[in-house]
Amino acid sequence: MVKVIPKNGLSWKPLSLKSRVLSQNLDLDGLIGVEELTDYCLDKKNKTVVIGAPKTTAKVKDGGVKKKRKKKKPLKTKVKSKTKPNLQEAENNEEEVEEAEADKEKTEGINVTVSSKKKKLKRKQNPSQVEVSELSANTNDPDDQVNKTEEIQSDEPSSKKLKQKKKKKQTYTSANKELLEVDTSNNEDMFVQMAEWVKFNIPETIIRALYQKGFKTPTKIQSMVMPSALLARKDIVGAAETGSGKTLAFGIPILTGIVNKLENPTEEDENDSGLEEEAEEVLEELEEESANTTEFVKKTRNKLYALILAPTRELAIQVQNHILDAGKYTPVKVACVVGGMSTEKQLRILNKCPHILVATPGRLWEFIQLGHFHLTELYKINYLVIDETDRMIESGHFPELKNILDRVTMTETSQPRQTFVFSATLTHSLKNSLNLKKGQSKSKKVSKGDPSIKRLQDLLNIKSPKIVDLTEKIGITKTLTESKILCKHDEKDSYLYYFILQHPGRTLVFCNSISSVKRLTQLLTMLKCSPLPLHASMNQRQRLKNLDRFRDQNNSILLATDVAARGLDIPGIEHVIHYHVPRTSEIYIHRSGRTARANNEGLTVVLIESDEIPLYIKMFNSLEKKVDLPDFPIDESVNYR
Ligand SMILES: Nc1ncnc2c1ncn2[C@@H]1O[C@H](COP(=O)(O)OP(=O)(O)OP(=O)(O)O)[C@@H](O)[C@H]1O
Repeated sequence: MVKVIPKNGLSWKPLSLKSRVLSQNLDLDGLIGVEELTDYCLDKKNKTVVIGAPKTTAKVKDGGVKKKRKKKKPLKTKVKSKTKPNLQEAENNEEEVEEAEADKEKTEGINVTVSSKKKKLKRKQNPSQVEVSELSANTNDPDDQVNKTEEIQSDEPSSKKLKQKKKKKQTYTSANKELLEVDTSNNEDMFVQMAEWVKFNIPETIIRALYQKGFKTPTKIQSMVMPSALLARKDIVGAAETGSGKTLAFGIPILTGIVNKLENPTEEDENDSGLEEEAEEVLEELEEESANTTEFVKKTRNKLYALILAPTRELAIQVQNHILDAGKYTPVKVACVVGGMSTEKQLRILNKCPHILVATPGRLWEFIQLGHFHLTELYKINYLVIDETDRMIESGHFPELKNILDRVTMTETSQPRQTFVFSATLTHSLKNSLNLKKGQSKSKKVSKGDPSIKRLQDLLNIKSPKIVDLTEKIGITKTLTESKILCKHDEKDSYLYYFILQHPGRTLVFCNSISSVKRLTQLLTMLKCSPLPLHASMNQRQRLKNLDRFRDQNNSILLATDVAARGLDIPGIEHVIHYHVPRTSEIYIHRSGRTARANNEGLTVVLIESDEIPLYIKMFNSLEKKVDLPDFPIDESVNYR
């Protein structure tokens, strides 16, 4: 019920009706006449009508009261960067060092022109509310893969969009309700089956998504991290073998924290983000008054709660998708910005103000330098994740990372920030400095003496993190079978061909250089093996396309440089072949870890020519192996040469 609050007295004016608008069946006893109220505006927040506000008129039409909309003036805004960030540098930083030979990728200019305020306004009217249906959308467009949260643009009038927005909001709520209703019968069953998660006070919306994925129990790293991260809110330095579920070990605490904050916002949270009702009001005001769009954006934005940094584009996209899956029944908005994709499209994603942003450092730094409004207060984020941290903090690799972290840590936040530092090989060096013995249960404070630890602490401004180190065999999972083939330089191709013929399945072949990937692609194509290349000099669309094809076919071969070595989670990779001996033990661990994930079996074979033996011995010693890798059995009766 709307209440009318007069300001300067009510301005009712008699209204002459040209046609019959009132039903004859109505009891009109006591009706004297019809008057028009001309001087008011809606105050939705307090469910009142404020009298005295200009620019709205009411008229009786078909028995209803309708507001007159002012015709919108077309608006033009051009947003140009003052400083042009070095895109080339940004792109290169996402790739592995050994890919320096990569052809320089052609990149788009970063002088982003936002065509008009009107366009921007439309985008704002169609906010990035994550819809259940959108999340399950499957697309082959790489840009769309990154932008799972982006909604389809349309030219519909803004008022219609506003209604749609309201409708969507209802859809989201009712979708949740429906889901709860549908599942109520087995709710109890779900909670019983998910008891291992429920004990951490994870919201039901997240529990439900995990339940649907079949993740009935947390993995070891997840159950070790949850109490410290969720209950004690400690910074986490986490290390566990490849494929052990580290993404959700930080993803779930972050989702949980944001869901709780959205449900019970502090005053500060409210100041940092515009409320939905306010957004609608401002939108109406804008339509009426063509007010400044930037103001609208400011008032409707969500707070950026979490920043997740990953070293490669493919990994960042994957992390985004994992978190989207786990958070699909929550209102948390997740987005990803990476190099090699359309800058304009990613700018639109950022404009929608996700709560969680996953990014590669190069592209993120580019947007920070552009002064994007969603990134101006990075020091206010509540969660920071550095995935594959050891890779990210290697000197000279990520100057942007340092710049970004400077922004994040530039001032003490009033809301404490929680930092997550994860890798399969992180504690390889940490372990030495902490003098942890193999398999020892780990829960130690970071040693302040070690220079690499000091560097990490300084960079991230973390004081006494909880270290969860589960790497018993230095990151190599027990379900992985390791082996080697000692051969001559010119025998490598034959052995590779032999393996592919004799052991069909999903095989990932790693090379140390792009030129080798290119040469082997040609060779195996000639031999009708249909290999799929993946390296830094390919354009990003093709990279993602090849990854999809590799994923979709049961019998497929991916020929890759180490750009695919870390983090990629492609189910069903049966074999990993090291065509070249990896340059470090860490790279060996990460490459091998693309198979034998989540307790599945997997096989890895290292092809070693005589020149590589010293490198192999170094790697072997560094892995603290006591027994040499077994020889991979070759059936000499097969003609593969
Ligand atoms: N609780 C769980 N139960 C079952 N499977 C899970 C669970 N948590 C994660 N997974 C699955 O395990 C796989 C590996 O997870 P993830 O990619 O997070 O591993 P990771 O430890 O980050 O590996 P890497 O070190 O190679 O990056 C994924 O397919 C993920 O969906």
